[in-house]
Amino acid sequence: MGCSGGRVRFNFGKALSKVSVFFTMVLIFTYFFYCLTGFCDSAPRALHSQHALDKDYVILDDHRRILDDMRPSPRLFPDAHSHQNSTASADAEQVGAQDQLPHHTSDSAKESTQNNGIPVSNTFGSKRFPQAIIIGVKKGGTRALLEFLRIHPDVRAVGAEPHFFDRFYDKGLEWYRNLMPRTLEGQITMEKTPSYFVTKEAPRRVCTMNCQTKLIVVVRDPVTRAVSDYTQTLSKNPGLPSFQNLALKNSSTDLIDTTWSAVRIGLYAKHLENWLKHFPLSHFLFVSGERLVSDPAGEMGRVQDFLGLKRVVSDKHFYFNQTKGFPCLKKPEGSSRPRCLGKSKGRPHPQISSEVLQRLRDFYRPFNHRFYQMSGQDFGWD
Ligand SMILES: Nc1ncnc2c1ncn2[C@@H]1O[C@H](COP(=O)(O)OS(=O)(=O)O)[C@@H](OP(=O)(O)O)[C@H]1O
Repeated sequence: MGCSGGRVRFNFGKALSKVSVFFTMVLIFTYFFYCLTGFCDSAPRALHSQHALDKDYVILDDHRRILDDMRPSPRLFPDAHSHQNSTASADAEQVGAQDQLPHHTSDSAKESTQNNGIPVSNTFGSKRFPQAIIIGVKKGGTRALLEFLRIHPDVRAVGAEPHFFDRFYDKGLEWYRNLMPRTLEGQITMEKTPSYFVTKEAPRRVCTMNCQTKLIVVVRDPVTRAVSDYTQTLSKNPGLPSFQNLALKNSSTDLIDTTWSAVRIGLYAKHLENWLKHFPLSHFLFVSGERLVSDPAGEMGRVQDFLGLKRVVSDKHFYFNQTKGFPCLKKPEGSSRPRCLGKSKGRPHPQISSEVLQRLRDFYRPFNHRFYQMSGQDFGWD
């Protein structure tokens, strides 16, 4: 009896150690599986505190990429917002039925349909530094360009503006790389941050990452650009002084105040000069902001050629939305929704006196001509 009881105790102990080995193995396998599917990556987190610094800066979460710019505005897509803002229906008749966006219950649902409606898993491929960056210019049409490019199956892009080479450079290159979406072999990683173009240190920093980076600059008539910039600031700060007061040093002398950023950003030749110290001209593509509106397919053809991509994005992807006054994306195959940029794009501009606009036009003329020479393109702004 005693002997058999001892044997039972002995077997129980052995079984116990086998079970613990088994569970340890299960834990190890689970961990490896978890890592293999990409969840071990230390994705950057401290982004919410950055929002307080700049309300323009939207969260760096690719799943939420549509929220800011491609989110249908209540004006254009009243149905999509009815649960948030019942007054939005007031403008409902302004748009045709094709503009209505069906509800998506979650941001990941948006992500799952972002690539021509084909579900995209974000756990394959690897995070690479961008091979191409839209570096400017603010209010040039950079969001439209990025969203048009995202239709391309070989382009993956960060939705929000990372601001790495201007604001967050001290976070380090690994932080930056971690912001990037995963790409498969043959796909291009992209981001857009329009303020890079006017940031003194940005060219050297981008070159430190990779001197082969392709650089895209969307340029727009600097006068209209300045008004667009002012309109955006005014929408956030209704007490802003008039455009005229900000643009002119002193209304009587008619001197342009080049310290005002809305004016300074438009000195394209000056900013390009800084970039050309680090990159040859062949690394740049200058996209006309005006043609991006009047002929989006034509301009997208040039962009795809420059990026070495097959011309996939073409005129069959666009339609002109009369209400919005801009080209929008047609219902991509397999997806149920046409897409226009949100209400922060294409805002009506305030009326500015023609004398002030003319004064600005005269001021920019020599800079524009210099820019045409440097870029080898005449944008026809004057
Ligand atoms: N398809 C389409 N839909 C809407 N808007 C379009 C489009 N294409 C170009 N644009 C022009 O883009 C201007 C905003 O430029 P950005 O996207 O570069 O602005 S930002 O710097 O990111 O804030 C925006 O400027 P505003 O009209 O002054 O709002 C538009 O004129």
